[in-house]
Amino acid sequence: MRAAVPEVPVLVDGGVRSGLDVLTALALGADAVMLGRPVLWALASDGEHGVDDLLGFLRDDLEHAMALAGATTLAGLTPDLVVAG
Ligand SMILES: Cc1cc2nc3c(=O)[nH]c(=O)nc-3n(C[C@H](O)[C@H](O)[C@H](O)COP(=O)(O)O)c2cc1C
Repeated sequence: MRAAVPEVPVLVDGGVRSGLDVLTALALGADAVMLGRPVLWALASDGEHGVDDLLGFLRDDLEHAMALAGATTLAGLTPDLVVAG
């Protein structure tokens, strides 16, 4: 699918909750992920600061997941890192 339409951006939306979710989406070819409810929950709990925290935690979690996967760059996130459970 990704290879068939390389000029079309792929956005993964729905259920993204962790850095591992982001890693999985990017490794399988997404250009970006989107967040819905986590942002609303963070906003409700601590306003702008809560959203800032959320994005920081998610970024740290992604970096941690990348380190565990042996990937040092986003470009290094490739489909072979993902194994179907
Ligand atoms: C309160 C709320 C309202 C939403 N309204 C719309 C909408 O009007 N149109 C739409 O396409 N998606 C709507 N969505 C879906 C979000 O755009 C998004 O696809 C979804 O929340 C992403 O999944 P996530 O919440 O698991 O991160 C809504 C989601 C929430 C939580």
